[in-house]
Formats: sequence, structure tokens, C-alpha cells
Amino acid sequence: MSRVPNGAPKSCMTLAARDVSFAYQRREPIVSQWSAEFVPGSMTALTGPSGRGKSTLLYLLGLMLRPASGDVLVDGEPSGRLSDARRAALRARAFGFVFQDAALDQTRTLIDNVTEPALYRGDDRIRAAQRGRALLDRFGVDLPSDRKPGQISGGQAQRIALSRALVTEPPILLADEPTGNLDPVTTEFVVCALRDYARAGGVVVVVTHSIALAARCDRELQL
Ligand SMILES: Nc1ncnc2c1ncn2[C@@H]1O[C@H](COP(=O)(O)OP(=O)(O)OP(=O)(O)O)[C@@H](O)[C@H]1O
Repeated sequence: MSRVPNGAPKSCMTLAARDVSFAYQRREPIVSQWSAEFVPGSMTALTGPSGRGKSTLLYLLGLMLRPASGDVLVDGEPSGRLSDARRAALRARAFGFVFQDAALDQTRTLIDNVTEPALYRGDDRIRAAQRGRALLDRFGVDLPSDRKPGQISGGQAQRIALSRALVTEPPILLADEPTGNLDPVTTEFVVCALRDYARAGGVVVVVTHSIALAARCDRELQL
């Protein structure tokens, strides 16, 4: 597995949280009046003890949850008043996600997992597959693309998850524990890929318990 460049965002966007608060159902607030700005070309680590709300915050930043108060601004535009459909469209256009433990769809082939965000966005199927294959190739995933996620290693799954997150060349890349449970070689590979993406103009936000990964980021925000 060699260190290789991994593309660049199609465009640059800023991301900001303004006084964001959130609670699940009627429980205690998990996030209270939290604000931060994320600029293109930067890689930020969100750190803190287990259960503090790091993943929740990532879902709020990625428009998968709606704040109870406050707002998330994507490229300066408040997202709070957008309809669900427009939020979904903005999410598909602006964000790539690497979920905790890769979270691949076990029922679909590897290439279908990778191309899914591009197809959801309405991209041409053949072009999406070409981009997906190029990413898998760049990330050294040398597997039959019709294989299913149940038949691969954790390190391969994480590189496939990264390919899926990058297939739309998103301006903003959000990653939840992208190096959890990986061997040192794959960890280094993933960290370099994330850093390269930030250097190429992406906003990269990473939730992590890894002190080593946080140290490789441009800044660390502790929750
Ligand atoms: N869907 C949910 N419904 C209700 N409570 C939830 C839900 N998801 C998470 N929580 C609770 O919200 C709190 C914050 O969870 P979250 O996963 O955001 O924390 P975290 O800092 O990412 O934790 P970890 O480092 O262990 O992954 C926890 O107490 C968790 O139990």
C-alpha cells in the first residue's frame, strides 16, 4: 500500500456552528450553545471523553440531526430553516461521511457501496463507477469489486468507507473515528489521505480518541 494523492474537493466551502444546542428526546442537553468555524484547507479533531457528544456534534454539523436551537451554516448559508428535502440535497452536495466502523451496507457489493452517494446525488452511473474504481485503486483496495463487505478486513473496509466519502469530491469531509481498530500501516494511510484532502482545500473534521491523530490535525476542539 503506497502513499498516493487522493483527489481534491470540487469546490471550497466553509462550515460553521452558531450556538448549537441539542438533546435526544427529552433528555439532558448533549450539546449546549456550541460554536466553531471550519475553513477550507483545515483539519480539525473533535476530542473528549466517551459519551460527551462528539458523534452527535458531527451529525449536527453534517445536517443529519437538527439543532434544538442555534444553527449550522454551510458556506455562510443557515441550514436551520431548510426543508428536509433541501437539507438532504445540500448534504449530498457538500458533505462526505466516514461513519464509525466504516458502516458499509452488507447487502451491496463494494463498488455499489462506494458509488451510492454519487448516485443518490444524481451523478451518471458510469462516471460514478469510474471515480469509485479510481479511488479504490488509489487506496490500494485490490479486491473484486463485486465482493460484499462481509468478506473483507477491517482495514480494507475503512479504505472503502473513505472512497465512498470522497466519491462526490465533497468540500466537507466528516469522519467518525476513522482510525479506530486499524493497524499502524492502515492508520497512517488513512491519516495521510485525510491530511492530503485538507491540504487540497477540503474542510476535514475528525472525531477521535487517538492522541496521535489529534496531534496530526491543525487544531483540536475538546468537548
Ligand atoms: N440516538 C440516540 N438516542 C438517545 N441517546 C443517544 C443517541 N445517540 C447517542 N445518545 C447518547 O448521547 C450521548 C452522546 O453520545 P455520542 O455518541 O455523541 O458521544 P461520543 O462522545 O461520540 O461517545 P464515544 O466517544 O463513546 O463514541 C451518550 O450518552 C449516548 O448514550
